Amino acid sequence: MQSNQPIAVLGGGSFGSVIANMMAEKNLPVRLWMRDQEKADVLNSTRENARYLPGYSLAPSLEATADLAYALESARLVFVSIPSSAFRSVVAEAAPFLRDGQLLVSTTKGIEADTFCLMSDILKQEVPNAKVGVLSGPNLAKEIAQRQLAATVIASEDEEVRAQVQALLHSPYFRVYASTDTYGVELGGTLKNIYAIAAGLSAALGMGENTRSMLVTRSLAEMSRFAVSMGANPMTFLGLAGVGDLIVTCMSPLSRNYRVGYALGEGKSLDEAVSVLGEVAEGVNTLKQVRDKSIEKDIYMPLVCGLYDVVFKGLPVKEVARNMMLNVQSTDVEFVLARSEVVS
Ligand SMILES: NC(=O)C1=CN([C@@H]2O[C@H](COP(=O)(O)OP(=O)(O)OC[C@H]3O[C@@H](n4cnc5c(N)ncnc54)[C@H](O)[C@@H]3O)[C@@H](O)[C@H]2O)C=CC1
Ligand SMILES: O=C(CO)COP(=O)(O)O
Repeated sequence: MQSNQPIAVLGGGSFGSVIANMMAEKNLPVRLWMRDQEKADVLNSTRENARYLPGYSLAPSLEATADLAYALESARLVFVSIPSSAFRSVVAEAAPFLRDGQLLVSTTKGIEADTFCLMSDILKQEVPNAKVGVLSGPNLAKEIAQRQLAATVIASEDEEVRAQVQALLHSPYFRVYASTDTYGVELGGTLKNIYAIAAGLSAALGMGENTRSMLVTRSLAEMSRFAVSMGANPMTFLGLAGVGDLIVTCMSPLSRNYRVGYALGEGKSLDEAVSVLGEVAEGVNTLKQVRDKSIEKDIYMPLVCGLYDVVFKGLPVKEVARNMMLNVQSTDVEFVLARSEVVS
């Protein structure tokens, strides 16, 4: 792999732009693919992605383009930062331009509707000979754009993918940890969006810090229970891509999922909340997919089911919360205990 080979980033939203620019700041040649050539031209001439990251200067070696073949030509590594709803169609469009053994990394924290595929599954299905990885962690794009200190995880079974991403993204303000647990890392980043909606909702309703702490901690328990039932390793959730990302998205109004929840708590409809946001909030679709899966597999997920009732059936949040509080009381951290240690 040569250092003058370009790196491609597919998706010109906030995260695609910030990931692309972190590498361009290191003088690496980066091609940022977006759908619209006019918008790409504006970005190239103003050196700013004004819609998503106003005031954030793009380094000279970042080039935006709407030409997918050009973006992918001789690409050393390709990051895919496209919302889950369009992820498969974009990857299928890109596939003819990718070589055998291409390094492909998803940054998307979502689940495909109906198939329950995570994005790495889609990469493997659409580009069968690729080497696939997943980037996930507490990484609010707007904070990274301010060069606030942060860390992430690159998960891949492939050593080359892990090493390349660590080398490409590491900087004085960004640390990149490695993991071989792609499924756990990807599942953590995806599931936490659901609970960020719940956290935003409870904040808008004026619930206190004890409530928030209970919500975040029991969210981790519920995520872990789901992971165990799906055959994932819940220990991965103790890291940046699990509890790390859960904390940041449940605490920060910069999280779009939190903001959707907050807007719902203020009395807006789901459609209003999503359209006011104007950016992707993956948690809305993830909530639907995970609630259906929990019923199919008989996994106890009171937070997911309660939130589903509020978001999609319009049940009053206070009534749902009250019912949850009256549920049968369980043992703490039951998802890691032996059956004999679970006391109720
Ligand atoms: N923004 C953030 O702080 C972070 C976002 N992520 C993940 O990154 C993924 C992408 O999110 P953002 O960049 O933040 O979203 P965004 O809402 O800022 O931008 C989405 C971008 O995708 C483009 N897009 C949508 N459909 C497309 C299609 N069919 N073809 C080509 N482009 C299309 C849009 O034009 C837009 O540029 C999400 O799944 C999110 O979970 C991950 C970490 C942090
Ligand atoms: O995943 C994120 C931070 O790690 C971004 O969260 P939102 O998509 O809710 O903005």
